[in-house]
Amino acid sequence: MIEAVGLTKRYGAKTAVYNLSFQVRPGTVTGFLGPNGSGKSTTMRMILGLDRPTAGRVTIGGHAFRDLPNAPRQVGALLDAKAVHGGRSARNHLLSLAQLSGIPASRVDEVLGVVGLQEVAKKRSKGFSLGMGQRLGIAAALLGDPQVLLFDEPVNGLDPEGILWVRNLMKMLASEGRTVFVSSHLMSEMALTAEHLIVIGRGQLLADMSVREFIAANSAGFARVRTPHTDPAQREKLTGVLTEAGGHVLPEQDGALRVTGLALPRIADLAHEADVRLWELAPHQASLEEAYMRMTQGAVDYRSTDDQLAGFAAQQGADGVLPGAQAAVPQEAPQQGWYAPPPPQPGVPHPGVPGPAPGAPGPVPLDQNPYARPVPPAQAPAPTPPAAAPATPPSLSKSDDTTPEDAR
Ligand SMILES: Nc1ncnc2c1ncn2[C@@H]1O[C@H](COP(=O)(O)OP(=O)(O)OP(=O)(O)O)[C@@H](O)[C@H]1O
Repeated sequence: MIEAVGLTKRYGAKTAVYNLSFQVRPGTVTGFLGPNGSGKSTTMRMILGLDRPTAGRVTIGGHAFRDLPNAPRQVGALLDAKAVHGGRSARNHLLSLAQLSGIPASRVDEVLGVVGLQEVAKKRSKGFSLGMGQRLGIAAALLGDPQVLLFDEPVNGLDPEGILWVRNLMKMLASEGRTVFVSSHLMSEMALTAEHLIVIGRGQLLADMSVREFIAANSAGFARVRTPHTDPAQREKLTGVLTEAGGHVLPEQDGALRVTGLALPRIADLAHEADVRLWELAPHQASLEEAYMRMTQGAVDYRSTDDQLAGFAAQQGADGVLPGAQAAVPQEAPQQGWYAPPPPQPGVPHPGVPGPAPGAPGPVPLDQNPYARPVPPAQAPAPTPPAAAPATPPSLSKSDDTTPEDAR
């Protein structure tokens, strides 16, 4: 089991991870989600002893990574698939890792087979595609047959067959009782792979719950109702009836109606009583992506905007702006989904966030929280983070493999 308690990491003035407490349990795939720059890789590096926490601690099976005897036999990780000596063949890369950890060479050939790289085992890895590099990184993680596995974006660059393979591999590893912690931005894939989720935003815990609970907690149920498109009057009639009965009805883009506030049987009865035919009446199943977007919308640092060509147009229009062109407006305010519940507010605990772990610092007062912003968020400048902790040593980056180059 991986356990983080009050984990915090500051890089100078930048707080990458703040007061993070969670557990990653064996026997299940735990997804690690969060927007770009939310601190996932930093957290994984701290778990692996590659970065030292500014505060708090993280342990694997009760020990800090550095205190684990023969750690590569107990913990395997894919952090950066490019962190490979490109002049080395795939096999020699794995062999050098194996030799460092007392792993027999026969295991190298086993894992090359597991990841499907036997054919290119003697090729230099600098010629590998993104997906082949990922497979090599996964092979390295599996080398010591570890009980605890961390994967940072393992399906990055993989083709559909590779994605399916990784999904099944993760599930198989978990079914063998291993601890599998995997980060990804591919929500559809996470929904199929993970059972449990840890979601962070701006370095802080947003949710720690099962995928099912996460979707339920972050999406509002509604019914999709469709009347025959050949008779628009039926749609209008039904809208009136449902609204009168206390329902909230909004049109969908495809002509259906989105109804909240009324149970499905009630909608059916009301339609029947009003003599309106229904072509569709279905509960809406929110996807993990929808739920994730809802939960993290207030914690996104890097949000794209529409390219409205305002600057481009200004160069061309006689009065600075072409007809129809608008100045690009930064989307600072969180997007409000009209069907969704209100987004989580800073300082207000989300139902998915458990209480502090034993030994963890208590709730952080808003005025001490570097991320706390007055409500509504994003409309006032963020308070200055606390001063950098000078005690933090320089970041330990993944060290280069320094064993002598194998003869080819
Ligand atoms: N060595 C470092 N020095 C300074 N800042 C860093 C360092 N490593 C990470 N950061 C900062 O910490 C924050 C968290 O970065 P991190 O890479 O952990 O996020 P992430 O969730 O993994 O992002 P992504 O999904 O884009 O990979 C970012 O703002 C990043 O710029």
